[in-house]
Amino acid sequence: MPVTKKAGVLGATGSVGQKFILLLAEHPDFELYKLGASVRSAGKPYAEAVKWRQTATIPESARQLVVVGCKASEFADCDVVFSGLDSDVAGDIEKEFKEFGLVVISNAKNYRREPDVPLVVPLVNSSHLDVVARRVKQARAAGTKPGYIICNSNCSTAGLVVPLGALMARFGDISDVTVTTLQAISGAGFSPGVLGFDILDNVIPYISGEEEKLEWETKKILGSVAEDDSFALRSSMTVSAQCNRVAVSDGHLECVSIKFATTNKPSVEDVKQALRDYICESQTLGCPSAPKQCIYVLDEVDRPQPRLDRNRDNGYAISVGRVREDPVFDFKFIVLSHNTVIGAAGSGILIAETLFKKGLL
Ligand SMILES: NC(=O)C1=CN([C@@H]2O[C@H](COP(=O)(O)OP(=O)(O)OC[C@H]3O[C@@H](n4cnc5c(N)ncnc54)[C@H](OP(=O)(O)O)[C@@H]3O)[C@@H](O)[C@H]2O)C=CC1
Ligand SMILES: N[C@@H](CC(=O)OP(=O)(O)O)C(=O)O
Repeated sequence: MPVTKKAGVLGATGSVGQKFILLLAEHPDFELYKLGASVRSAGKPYAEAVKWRQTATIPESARQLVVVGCKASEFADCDVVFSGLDSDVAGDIEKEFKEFGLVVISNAKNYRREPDVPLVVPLVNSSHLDVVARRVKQARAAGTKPGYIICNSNCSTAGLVVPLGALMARFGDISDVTVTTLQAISGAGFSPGVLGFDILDNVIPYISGEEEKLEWETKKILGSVAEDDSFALRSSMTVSAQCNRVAVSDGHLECVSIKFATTNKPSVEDVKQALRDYICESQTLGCPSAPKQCIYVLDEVDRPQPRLDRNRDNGYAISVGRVREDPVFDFKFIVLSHNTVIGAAGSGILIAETLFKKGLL
């Protein structure tokens, strides 16, 4: 009988939470065990508590689970807890879970900047999880439960850092990045979310805190792990972001320009090949949710497009198109990622799969 781990989901009724439920429903390594949300939902069977907005139906394994409040004691039997909590409440709740000795993989922004918290996009910096390995081994040697938090990135950051990481692996440092995003409304969540009246026939050129996240998180994710297991920002890279909300349901599109530090510039074909060739650790480990290909380079002149390309490899892959020379920088291209899969719930699950494959859960 294969070993499975008990999984809890916090914020189970939200935009990200619903994606966790879908992606965990038939998972070979994880069993949906506990679902947490607010007092508005607690005490009800999940199917009654949730306003389900996914095209797939509610998985049978979730329908009758009774939603509980987000108290650590309710989740004591969980091997891993995925958090899709609203950032207004995630701070205190996730701290309680960590202090209770639980493993929390969080989509909320609250702990991303903590110097001892890994900020991980599993397609590009799973090496940052080595810090967790050391802590788990120490805790096991001491006979204690290793409570800790691992953070996912902001969803737009996730789409950006994968091609950047792939190109840096092949051609060395990137010194300058500009990115302009066109972000789907599911990124704003369901409560309250983006009002139809505001977004219909419109583009909103502002998403609170988003540009600062992209400009800072990118440098932590592409940065290094210091001797004392703290995370150092990549100080040699400058990122400039402009973020917009557009009338798309799912899928963040990003217009990216980059400048390499090297004076020995690659060709457009070299750049495209490096993106196609890129392989990440979750693929080599054989993680069940790993994309078949991390980055798909599309040759059509008008791709990627959110509605057509966001579900590539079940939303775990990144699509890149329009790779071409940039007269101001070196190259520019378009990136598309599924904001609630690889940009959120999917990344959390892939992190957990990586930890599981390494015997760390
Ligand atoms: N949407 C996206 O693409 C991405 C979102 N994120 C982040 O993930 C988190 C969740 O986002 P999203 O799913 O969009 O948000 P939603 O607003 O859709 O969902 C919020 C969830 O938090 C729960 N919640 C709210 N208040 C409380 C409380 N006091 N106690 C317990 N649970 C509570 C809600 O439960 P209830 O239904 O009972 O109110 C709901 O399940 C946020 O931090 C967001 O910034 C990160 C990456 C991408
Ligand atoms: N802010 C993103 C969603 C997200 O990633 O949020 P956060 O960085 O707070 O986890 C959006 O609105 O599309």
